[in-house]
Amino acid sequence: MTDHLLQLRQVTKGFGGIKAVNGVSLHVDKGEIVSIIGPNGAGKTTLFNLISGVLPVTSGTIEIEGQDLARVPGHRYVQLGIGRTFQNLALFKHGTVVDNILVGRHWRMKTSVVEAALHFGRSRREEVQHRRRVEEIIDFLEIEHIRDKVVGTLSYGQQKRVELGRALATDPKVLLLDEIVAGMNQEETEDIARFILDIRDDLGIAILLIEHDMHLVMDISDRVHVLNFGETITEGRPAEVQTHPGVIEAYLGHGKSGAGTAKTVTAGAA
Ligand SMILES: Nc1ncnc2c1ncn2[C@@H]1O[C@H](COP(=O)(O)OP(=O)(O)OP(=O)(O)O)[C@@H](O)[C@H]1O
Repeated sequence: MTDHLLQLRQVTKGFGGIKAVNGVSLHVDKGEIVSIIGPNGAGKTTLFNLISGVLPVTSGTIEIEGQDLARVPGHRYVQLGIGRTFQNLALFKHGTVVDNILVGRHWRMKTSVVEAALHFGRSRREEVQHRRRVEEIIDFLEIEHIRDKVVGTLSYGQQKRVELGRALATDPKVLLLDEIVAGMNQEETEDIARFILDIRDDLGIAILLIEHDMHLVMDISDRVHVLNFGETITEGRPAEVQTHPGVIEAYLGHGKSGAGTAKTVTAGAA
């Protein structure tokens, strides 16, 4: 048992001989924004895939509100309150914004097709509630003006916002954001940063995010968890983490692009 909203203990994931994630323990509490950072190949995406039920753990435990996920099928994690966005957009490009966000509601729906046929009234009521929730999310994310647009015609930043809407539509307790601002310009990034803070503060949803944008990480995180080669280097408040010698070393050790990121880590500390 644990008091944490999300708790990982000694989680390991092996692919053949490689341990993509190796003995990682971390937690997220209600009201927190926690970031996972680390150089390319550090194991961040694999960790997200374990927490969201895309992949089974090799060893270790993951609990949400004290419930061990080991016996829960991966596709049911969303019903327990684990929502996520993906690194590469996974939207239905031919559907409208409303359609795409509604999909998030259906992932969570309890009424099966047979039940829907037997209890038509109930499923109609559910459908009305789902549509109302979708409208609230559209309002929250300030995308009323594009609600009926086909997603494939939208800008990348707008599509990312729709994906965020779809994840919110699953009513998560903890929301996993996988490089949500990658490819965004500064204005779009600032908008998303504001929404992430509002999601925590106004909607009471905890956030776990993978991010390469160090300014964003240092600005909005309550805590930062640093991985390298599948293992935890350190964990703490942004100001503690960005001056940690192991963190700077990890980024510098990863060649040109890593060195660039390390400069950003240090720049953020200034
Ligand atoms: N399905 C898989 N089969 C085999 N190896 C894998 C698989 N998925 C990931 N790996 C390996 O596990 C390690 C961690 O990869 P992962 O994608 O989790 O890192 P990451 O931190 O998300 O990297 P990036 O920042 O580039 O997205 C890498 O060595 C990768 O090659």
